[in-house]
Amino acid sequence: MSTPVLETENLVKIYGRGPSRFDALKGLTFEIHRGESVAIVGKSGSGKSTLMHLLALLDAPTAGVVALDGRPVTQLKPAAVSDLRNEAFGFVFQQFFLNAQQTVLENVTLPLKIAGVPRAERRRRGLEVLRQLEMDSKAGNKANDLSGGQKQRVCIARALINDPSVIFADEPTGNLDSATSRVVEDILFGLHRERGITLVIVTHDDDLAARCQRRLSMQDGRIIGDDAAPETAAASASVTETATATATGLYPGRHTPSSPATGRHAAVPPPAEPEAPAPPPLSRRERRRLESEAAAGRADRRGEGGHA
Ligand SMILES: Nc1ncnc2c1ncn2[C@@H]1O[C@H](COP(=O)(O)OP(=O)(O)OP(=O)(O)O)[C@@H](O)[C@H]1O
Repeated sequence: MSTPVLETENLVKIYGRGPSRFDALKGLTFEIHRGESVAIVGKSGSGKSTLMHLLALLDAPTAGVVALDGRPVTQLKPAAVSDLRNEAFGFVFQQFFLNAQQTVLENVTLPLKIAGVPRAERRRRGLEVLRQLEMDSKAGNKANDLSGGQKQRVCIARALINDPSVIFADEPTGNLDSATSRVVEDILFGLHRERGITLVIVTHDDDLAARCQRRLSMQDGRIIGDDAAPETAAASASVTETATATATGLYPGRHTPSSPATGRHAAVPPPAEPEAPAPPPLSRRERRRLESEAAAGRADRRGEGGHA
């Protein structure tokens, strides 16, 4: 089994303070290995999107650590976090977040434009990735002219343009009919299989979750189940054996007891109040804006808050 691409240690997210305090994540310790496909499932409000936002470095935890490739990132400056995110991650969201007035090629290559890649190179790479998704014939069309399935293929192309090691997908088929959903899923799992891209998928769709090698089930801000698909159970057992050693090695003296059920994660009581001032919570509207900017490769929680 490969090394973890993402690790968390006692991850806590608290929204609000005093009487309006809400403990959205209650001390999560687990890792995601390079090349895994992981579904995050659970009822509405269980904390799935909050967890994805913290893993994807879109928001900062109230307490605890997120590490990317063994490197804790929670203390980095916002600009460094933003660069890491844009280099390592691609995003696919239910709402697409395409610029309706721009062409497909312009949408797909926006992350490269932001990164300062010259126009000819952007065009070459954009057409190449669109070809892989059989969307190159639509390169000059406005994004608005496309069907839902085509839009999501363009979003996947945009997510791939920086050759990410992880794709985060939040309800990627939520706006699609079932036949189109299967096509989009096939593309995502094909990328996972053939290129070893790690998939982290937040979903309410049991069929989609069942295609992932591993399912993290959430309830009330905790992981209550961490299940491998039957054919990957043997591989998963070896992950369990290495989990404690990995976490202990990364954060000496800070490791919390593992869950007896899986050995991978522990639910510990969150702090009475955060020791350092917590970043201001993102409103739903801010969250959407951030997701849209992340999808376009330019998310940065500007100003105060975020990753300090
Ligand atoms: N900015 C915020 N301020 C206060 N509470 C918040 C904020 N964002 C999320 N929450 C709360 O945190 C909890 C977890 O929200 P989250 O969006 O992570 O859940 P979810 O499992 O993804 O739900 P859904 O499936 O409906 O998208 C919910 O009770 C939600 O109301």
